[in-house]
Amino acid sequence: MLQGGETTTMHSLFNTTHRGHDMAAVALPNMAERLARSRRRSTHEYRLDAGARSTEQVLSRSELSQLKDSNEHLLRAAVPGIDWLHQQLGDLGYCLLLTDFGGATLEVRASGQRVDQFSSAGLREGACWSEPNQGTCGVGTAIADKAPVLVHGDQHYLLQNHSISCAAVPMFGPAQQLLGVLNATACTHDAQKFGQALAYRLTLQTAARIEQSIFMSHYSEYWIARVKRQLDDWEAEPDDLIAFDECGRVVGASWRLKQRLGQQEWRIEDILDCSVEGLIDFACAHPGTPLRVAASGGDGALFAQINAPRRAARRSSATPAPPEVKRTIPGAGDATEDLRRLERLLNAKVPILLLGETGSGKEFNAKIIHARSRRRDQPFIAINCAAIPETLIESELFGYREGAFTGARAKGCVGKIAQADGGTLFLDEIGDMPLALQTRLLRVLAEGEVLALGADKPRTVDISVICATHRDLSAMVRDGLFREDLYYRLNAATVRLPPLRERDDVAELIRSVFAEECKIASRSLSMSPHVEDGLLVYQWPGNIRELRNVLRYAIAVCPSEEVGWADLPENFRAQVPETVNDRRRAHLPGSGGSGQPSESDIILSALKRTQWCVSAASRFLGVSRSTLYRRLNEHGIEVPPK
Ligand SMILES: Nc1ncnc2c1ncn2[C@@H]1O[C@H](COP(=O)(O)OP(=O)(O)OP(=O)(O)O)[C@@H](O)[C@H]1O
Repeated sequence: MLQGGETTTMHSLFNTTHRGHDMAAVALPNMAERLARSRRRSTHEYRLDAGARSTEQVLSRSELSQLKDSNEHLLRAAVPGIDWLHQQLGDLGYCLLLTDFGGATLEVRASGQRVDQFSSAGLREGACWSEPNQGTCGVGTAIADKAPVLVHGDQHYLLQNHSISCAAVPMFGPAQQLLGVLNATACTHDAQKFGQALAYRLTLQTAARIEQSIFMSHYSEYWIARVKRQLDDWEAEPDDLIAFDECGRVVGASWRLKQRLGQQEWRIEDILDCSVEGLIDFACAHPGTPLRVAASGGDGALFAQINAPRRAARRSSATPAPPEVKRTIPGAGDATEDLRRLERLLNAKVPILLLGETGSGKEFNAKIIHARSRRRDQPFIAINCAAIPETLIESELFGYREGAFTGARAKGCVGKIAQADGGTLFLDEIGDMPLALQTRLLRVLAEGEVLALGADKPRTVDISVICATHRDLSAMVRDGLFREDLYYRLNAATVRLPPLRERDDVAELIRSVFAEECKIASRSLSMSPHVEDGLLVYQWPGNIRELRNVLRYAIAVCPSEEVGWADLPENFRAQVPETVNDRRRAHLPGSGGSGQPSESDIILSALKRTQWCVSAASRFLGVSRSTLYRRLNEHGIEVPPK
């Protein structure tokens, strides 16, 4: 968040002159000074003899293969880049090197006839180009300085390297950690000034794209804003990247921007002058189109391309899980806003996970989200994994061909997944899905294809998925009962539905469910205040389902125009003593009642029943919050902090 007195303006956050290096400039600032420092390190720290041949350090095949495994993410992102760079520079006599953060060479690209020449100069897989090993050199000095470097001919420390010329660019990960170095090397007689300038610029651009690709895949489950100043060089300039969640919390930024943002917490609206809803709405309506935005607090125009979270992101165990996005639908007012967000997420095919106790409205909300989404005219198919015997879930979900198993229907059966094609699949009680089926479901979500039992060809399906459970899925993952990869795929947007007793709109809900049930029963009834109070104070272990049942019962048995205490189900009345309500009327406010029990007893009882929520207790007691606070003071009752 932007603090008062903060000197960094939003404008300067995206000012290209603040970049770590200028993409257009070839002359590197302080290069001579940096090379001199590197020479001193080579002599005094590493005690290298410039004239002696370095004892060549090359990794064995198995060491190299291990190193490649541990640099899997870097290699996956960098190989297309190094191939592209080789196409541009290979004919100019350049050899390309990708090293890890310690200078060990992971990949080499060199054109046919020069391979031997480069190899005998030490430019080959497994060779180590660290400064302690080679003295001043492209890769080693770029690692030591954590900055791009140009080292030409005799600027190299070792005599044996005087025949080469290097442009080396270090690359950094989302946590600003050094990942490795991209390096272009030519033999000096090839490396004309023109060639060297071009090689440097292209290496810089390719390294920036590799960093970008690593960032995008690291934060693939978040919204990502790719921000730049000018549209026309969209391809050439590295974008500033900002990853944010659907609540607008910034969870990551590309390393150059991160250096400018510092360690404080940011929201996307603090950086770009646009609400998170505005950005997400635009991205859903115009995928891939850059949006013109201003920098918050600055006057510069920017372009932001917003990438939606990837629905098919597979999480490898090496990538740390991003923190879960957890939202609560607290009450009717906020719920509208939350549902709008969820509807947008469903449109973007981001799976939604609804958590909540039984009867708290998981299916009810899933239907609302679907009904508000672009898929509203397509099917909403629900399946309750806890309600179907384990042996039948598979055929229910995936369907089967005729004769797939004994007892199968003659014509086969279209499964729920295929029925939901084009619409929404609601998987209730996902925590009860057997492990083997979790694997099959994961494949459907990853590949968008479903294979019916006994079928030989899969069918392509386009489904949005909403799951629900009352179980603690992360604990189930820990205990090996739920697949970790499925869990991460399903929990991109997790929403917790609070139990009725914790909601701050209980009174409104009672009224609206009462009105609905009256309509269903074709009766026009009112509710006595006595009943309303009782409903308000009850703890509702069965949540809204229980509330609906209690009201349905009362409406059905009510002999008059007003639902009274006697109309409520007996077991409900047994748990909410009528006297609580009578006492309330006798004592507060300022009623001059019988004096037993005391006013403080009544207040304490109301607070306990409302779990020490002053607003709810004041509603229960029928007094304003300020009156209740005054009385609390008078009686010396302290409300414990939440
Ligand atoms: N916001 C709401 N307004 C009115 N009625 C609601 C609301 N939320 C839930 N209900 C009602 O409560 C009952 C239970 O809701 P629902 O079936 O969605 O709960 P659930 O959390 O899916 O329960 P379970 O986990 O047992 O399947 C339904 O009758 C539903 O109509």
